[in-house]
Amino acid sequence: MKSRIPVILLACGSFNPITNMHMRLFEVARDHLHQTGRYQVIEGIMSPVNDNYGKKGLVSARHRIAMAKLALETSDWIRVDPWESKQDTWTETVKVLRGNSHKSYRSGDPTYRGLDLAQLQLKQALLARLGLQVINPLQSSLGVHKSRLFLNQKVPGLPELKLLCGADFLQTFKTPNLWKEEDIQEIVEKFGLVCISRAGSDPSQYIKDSALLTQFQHNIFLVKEWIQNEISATQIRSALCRGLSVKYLLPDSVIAYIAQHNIYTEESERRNEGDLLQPLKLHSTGVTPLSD
Ligand SMILES: Nc1ncnc2c1ncn2[C@@H]1O[C@H](COP(=O)(O)OP(=O)(O)OP(=O)(O)O)[C@@H](O)[C@H]1O
Ligand SMILES: NC(=O)c1ccc[n+]([C@@H]2O[C@H](COP(=O)(O)O)[C@@H](O)[C@H]2O)c1
Ligand SMILES: [Zn+2]
Repeated sequence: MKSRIPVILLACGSFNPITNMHMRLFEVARDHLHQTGRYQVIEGIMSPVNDNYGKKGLVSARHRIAMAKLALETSDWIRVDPWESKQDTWTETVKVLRGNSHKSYRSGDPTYRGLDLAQLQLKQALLARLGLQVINPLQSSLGVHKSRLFLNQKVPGLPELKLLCGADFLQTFKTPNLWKEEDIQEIVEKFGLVCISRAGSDPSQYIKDSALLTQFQHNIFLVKEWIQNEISATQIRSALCRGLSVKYLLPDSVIAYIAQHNIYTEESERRNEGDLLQPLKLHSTGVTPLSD
């Protein structure tokens, strides 16, 4: 039997707050990749955006991370990575991907959870063949010293890192000055994209409309979620501000955290009001902010 390619899924976003649907994205994507018969998803990573992103109503990453950690306590394969939120400023998504691909080879990283010793030894042999110095080879994960091996360099047997998103995220690729063309190319060419359907977005049409996305569509997985779920974090925040129930849309632990710290208020909703998103500030002059 042909062995499957290990995959790590990375989702970037505000997660303001994390919703049940954010976690569903990972489950739906994993099922889809497994059903292809070619992939084995070994880990999911959620990377909440930096506070300097500039999005209206964005509360502190400290709270967004705490809520995501509480929500993911029930998952045995998805974790939160605070790296992006801890940088001094907002970071381009492609750099978050590069950062995670590099980190995955540091000693102690749980990237290889779920792989048995024989598979680990195979990885070790592959890394050695690439001239990389392997430390503590018999530990449960591989440690690589002074190496610069990135998961965007597809090496047979090594995990591939893919960006996971909803269809509205893919649609933002065509917003003028929001994304650099070379970043989009690197994401779809070197990493790959798993995109889950969302009402109001037609991702196959965006792909057809874009020469770049069409060129790399073999690396873009469009996944249809048949059990449609239109939870949106913005709607959750407005419900909370109006004192309405959000039970069964978010885990109870997250609802309790929001109440305890009084996170979403009319005042928090006014944060960054009228500001340009940081990527628009960096890449443009005089462009109106996204309404999302
Ligand atoms: N209901 C949904 N269906 C499909 N994808 C979703 C859904 N909700 C969120 N996503 C995806 O999750 C990622 C993170 O999204 P984000 O944090 O912006 O949540 P959101 O619910 O869209 O929040 P907001 O309403 O504040 O924009 C994005 O890739 C987004 O497309
Ligand atoms: N040029 C870029 O790399 C770029 C541009 C816009 C948004 N993003 C990212 O996409 C995500 C969008 O999140 P929201 O859907 O919550 O706005 C964030 O993680 C943000 O950092 C990246
Ligand atoms: Zn959104």
